Amino acid sequence: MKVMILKNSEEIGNWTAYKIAKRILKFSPTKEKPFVLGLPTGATPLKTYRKLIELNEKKIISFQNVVTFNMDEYVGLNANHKNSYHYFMNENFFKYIDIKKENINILDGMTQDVEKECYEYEEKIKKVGGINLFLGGVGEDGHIAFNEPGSSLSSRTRKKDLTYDTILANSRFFENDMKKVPTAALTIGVGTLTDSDEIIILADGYKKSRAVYHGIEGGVNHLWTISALQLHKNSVLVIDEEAASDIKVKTYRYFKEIGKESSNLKRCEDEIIKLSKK
Ligand SMILES: N[C@@H]1[C@@H](O)[C@H](O)[C@@H](COP(=O)(O)O)O[C@@H]1O
Repeated sequence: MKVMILKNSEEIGNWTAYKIAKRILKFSPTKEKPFVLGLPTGATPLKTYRKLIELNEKKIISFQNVVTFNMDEYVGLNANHKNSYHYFMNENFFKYIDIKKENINILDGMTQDVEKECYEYEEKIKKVGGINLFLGGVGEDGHIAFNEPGSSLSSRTRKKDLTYDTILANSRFFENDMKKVPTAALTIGVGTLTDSDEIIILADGYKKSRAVYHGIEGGVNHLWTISALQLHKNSVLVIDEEAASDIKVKTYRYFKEIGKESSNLKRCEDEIIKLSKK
């Protein structure tokens, strides 16, 4: 697992968008062989989405042949509910880019048949050839997608009850009223995530520093599902200075040193512009 330590959330957004753009450009997706991108919701990826929208507007990248799978959705919220992840994705990303509607996949939190919905989601991922790159965030308690503490590290898409910590953290989107937050969600499993060819997980701000510590310096542990990244051959945790607050000075210095070249945003930008002209 790599760790990229950047200055702030702005830099995280730009770096990550350049990285995704680079992967799509190098892949040269076609209708027959699309690039498959896993996506998260939350405040953390917003800056990445903004930058990707900008790159799409400037015609540096296209999403015409990109298929997306979202990580999760609340149980009981329909697609038009302003707190549903369907709504979030459309309002913050999809409506601004040239993606085809039929290429967007998000779990249906209103389904009457949870098992079927989750099974078919996994099948659909398989059918399209697996996920090339999964982007994600992390909860304060270390959860990825909605894989709450204690989730099996080989879990697949299923329904999960949300913990008190998550309901409290997410109540900021529900007028700070914990009673309004759904108590369950449909989520990809940790195994679904780690089956992806590449994983990028973002964490910014001091409130994520404990999860980051457990992800980097803690052992692999189902109580901190973020730690499953340690077992993946191509994963990177992209954090800012504040989120790095709990790791050892030695660890911090090590990752800063080895990330020096690849954290150069100007170089990342030049590289994708060059690739887009090929
Ligand atoms: N299910 C989502 C996660 O996928 C997300 O990573 C987390 C952190 O969100 P934020 O980026 O807003 O801190 O929130 C929710 O619980």
